[in-house]
Amino acid sequence: MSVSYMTHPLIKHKITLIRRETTGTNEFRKIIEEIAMLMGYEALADLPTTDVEVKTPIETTIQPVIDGKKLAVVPILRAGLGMVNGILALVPSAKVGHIGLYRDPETHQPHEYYCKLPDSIEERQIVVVDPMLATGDSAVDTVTMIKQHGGKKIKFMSIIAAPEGVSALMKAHPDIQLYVGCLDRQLNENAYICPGLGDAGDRIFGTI
Ligand SMILES: O=P(O)(O)OC[C@H]1O[C@H](OP(=O)(O)OP(=O)(O)O)[C@H](O)[C@@H]1O
Ligand SMILES: O=c1cc[nH]c(=O)[nH]1
Ligand SMILES: [Mg+2]
Repeated sequence: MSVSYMTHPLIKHKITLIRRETTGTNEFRKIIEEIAMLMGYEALADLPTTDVEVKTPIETTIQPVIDGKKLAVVPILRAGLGMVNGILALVPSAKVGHIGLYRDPETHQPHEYYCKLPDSIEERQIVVVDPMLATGDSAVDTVTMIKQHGGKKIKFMSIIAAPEGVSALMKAHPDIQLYVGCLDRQLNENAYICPGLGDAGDRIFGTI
């Protein structure tokens, strides 16, 4: 598996803004979307293209367009939903699948409650989005579910990751490409990322 860590100063700056405990829901949601778009730009740099004929007002020319079936963006509910529009701003024709998982507050284990993926998933470039990669259990289970449905070309985008989560995902799914906004120090005893930003889902949706 390849792991890419974001180096762009705009991404770094925006991640710092969402870490602040004083950043409110409205701003938090908006910045998550902006970061997703900037990370999406980096993560989709290797999309295949094919040449087509285009008639300009001047002459006919052969130029590239994105090749293959439409991209599938797959957010892990809930927090991943906050990143979807950032990717759709880049690729408006993308299909959107959903995987519903939540971490049990006691055991920290993920529990699946929903899975709906676009058709012909085996042919699509899939981009899984979830702002937080903590223990990695949710990410590992999500990628396993997508593979069970036939998904093959999988990229995973996470805004903040713990080293434990990166290792777990690399070990379980060495064939995927992982994109991380910032690699944080460690997990605490409640499996929250330190320094992190708290609970991403609650901060996006204004719940506690
Ligand atoms: O790497 P892990 O240890 O599995 O933790 C990461 C998961 O935890 C969060 O979701 P959460 O369970 O809080 O659900 P929510 O998005 O509905 O708030 C986050 O959005 C990830 O999906
Ligand atoms: O730090 C963390 C860990 C898991 N989920 C979150 O939203 N934040
Ligand atoms: Mg949450």
